[in-house]
Amino acid sequence: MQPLSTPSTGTRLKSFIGPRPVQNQFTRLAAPTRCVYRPESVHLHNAVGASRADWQSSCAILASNVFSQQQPNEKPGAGGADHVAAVNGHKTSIDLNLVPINKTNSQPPQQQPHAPVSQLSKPLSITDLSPAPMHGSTLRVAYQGVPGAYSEAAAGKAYPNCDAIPCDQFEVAFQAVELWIADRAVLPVENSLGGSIHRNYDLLLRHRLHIVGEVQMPVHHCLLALPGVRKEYLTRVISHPQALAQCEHTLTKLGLNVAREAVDDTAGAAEYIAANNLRDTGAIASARAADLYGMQILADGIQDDSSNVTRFVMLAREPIIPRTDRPFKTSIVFAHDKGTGVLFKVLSAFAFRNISLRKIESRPHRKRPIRVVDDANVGTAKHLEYMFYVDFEASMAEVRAQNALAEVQEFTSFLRVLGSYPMDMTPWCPSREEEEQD
Ligand SMILES: O=C(O)C(=O)C[C@]1(C(=O)O)C=C[C@@H](O)C=C1
Repeated sequence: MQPLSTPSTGTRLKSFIGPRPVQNQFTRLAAPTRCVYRPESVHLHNAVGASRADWQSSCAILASNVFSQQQPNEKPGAGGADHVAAVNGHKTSIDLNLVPINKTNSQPPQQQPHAPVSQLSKPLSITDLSPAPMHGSTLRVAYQGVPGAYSEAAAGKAYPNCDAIPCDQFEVAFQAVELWIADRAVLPVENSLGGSIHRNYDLLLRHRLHIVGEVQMPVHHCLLALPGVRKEYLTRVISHPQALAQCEHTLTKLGLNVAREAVDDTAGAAEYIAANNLRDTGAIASARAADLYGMQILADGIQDDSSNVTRFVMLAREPIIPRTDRPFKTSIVFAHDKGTGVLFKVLSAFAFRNISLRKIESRPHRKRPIRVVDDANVGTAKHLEYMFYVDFEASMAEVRAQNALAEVQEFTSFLRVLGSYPMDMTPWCPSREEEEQD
C-alpha cells in the first residue's frame, strides 16, 4: 500500500478529550458534519445503563431479520429452548416473544409465517457487508498510529484501496467514525502473544459503534535504527507496549542491554527516532516503517513466536445485517447485579445450544467498581464488579443465538450486542521467516 495520510487533514487526528481548544483541525472538521448527520445516526443497541426494554426492541429488530434469512430446513442448535428450560429452570425465549420457535421449526416451509422466498429482496452480496461510503468516494478508515503501523496494514486488509486515516489515540479513531470524519475504524483487540488490548474493550462500551467485521494479521517485527547505527550502540528500544511484550525474550537473546520504553505506536517510534536523529535508540516496528522513515533493519522477525498474530475489529456507525450463509461471530458484553452462578448460567445458555464460545474477557465495572456484600454472620465483604465480554460462534440471524441471548438477558442487569459479523476465515499466512525455511 502506498503511504497514506488523512485526505482532509493531511495529518494525524488528535484527541479532544478533556477541555477542547477553541479551534483545532479536529474541531474545525467535526463541527459542520456533526450538525448535519448526528440526528440521523440511529443505533440499535445501547450504551451502559440501557434499559431492558431498549435491548429487547434491538433484539426484536435483529430477530425480524431472521425471517428473511432463515432457511426453511434450519433448526436451532441441538438441545433447543425446550431443553434449556428443563435443564436450567428458566423461562425460554417463547415467553419473551422474541422468536416463535415452535411455529418456525415445526411447520413445513410453505406454512411458515414469514415472507415467502419470492418476496425477499435480492440476495445480499459481499458489498452489503462493506457498503460504499455515503459521500461516494473512497472509504475512509481510521486507525491508531502513523503510516507504517500494523493497524494501517490491517485497515488495508479489511478495506483494500481505502483512505487510511491515522489517529493519535484509539479513542480518536472511535470519535472520527462517530463524527463522520471516517466511515470505519479498524482497531486491534487481541494478540496471540500479548493478549487483549483492554483499552479497546473499554472503549467499545463507552462508544456506540458496532463491530462489523474482523481481520487477523500476522505481525512480523523488526529492530530498526538509524543508518550506520550498530546494535551495540543502543541504550534503549522504544515501541508500542504490545510490540515490546511480543519481542521481550528475543531482545534479551540478542544481547541488548537496553531500557525499554513504551510509545503510542510502532511506526511512530521509528518516525520519532528519525525526526530527532537518535543514534542511541532503536525501534520495534515493521519493515514498511523502516522504508517510510529511512531506518535500517538491524534484526528481522524478532517476535518471540513466529506465529504472532493480532486480531483487529472493524467498527461502523451502523450494524450489518447478520446472515447465516457463512460463519459469523457475535460479540456481547454484559453485567449482572448479584446471584449465584450467574456466569455459569450465562455460559450454559450457549453450551446447551451447541454454540461455541471463542473468547471471554472481564473488565472492572467502571460505574460500579465495588459491591458491598452484607453477610450477617461474617461482616461486610467487598467484591469487585465486572463487565463480561463474550464472543460466540453464531450469527444473530440464527434462532439459537437469539434464544441464547434472550435467556442470558434473564440473568443479567445489562446486555449489549456489540456486533454480529463474518469471521475472518482467511487461511493462515506463514510469517516471512517460515516462508524462507520452505
Ligand atoms: O503500533 C502499531 O503498529 C499498531 O498497529 C498497534 C498494535 C497493537 O496495539 O497491538 C497492533 C499490532 C501489533 O500487535 C502491535 C501493536
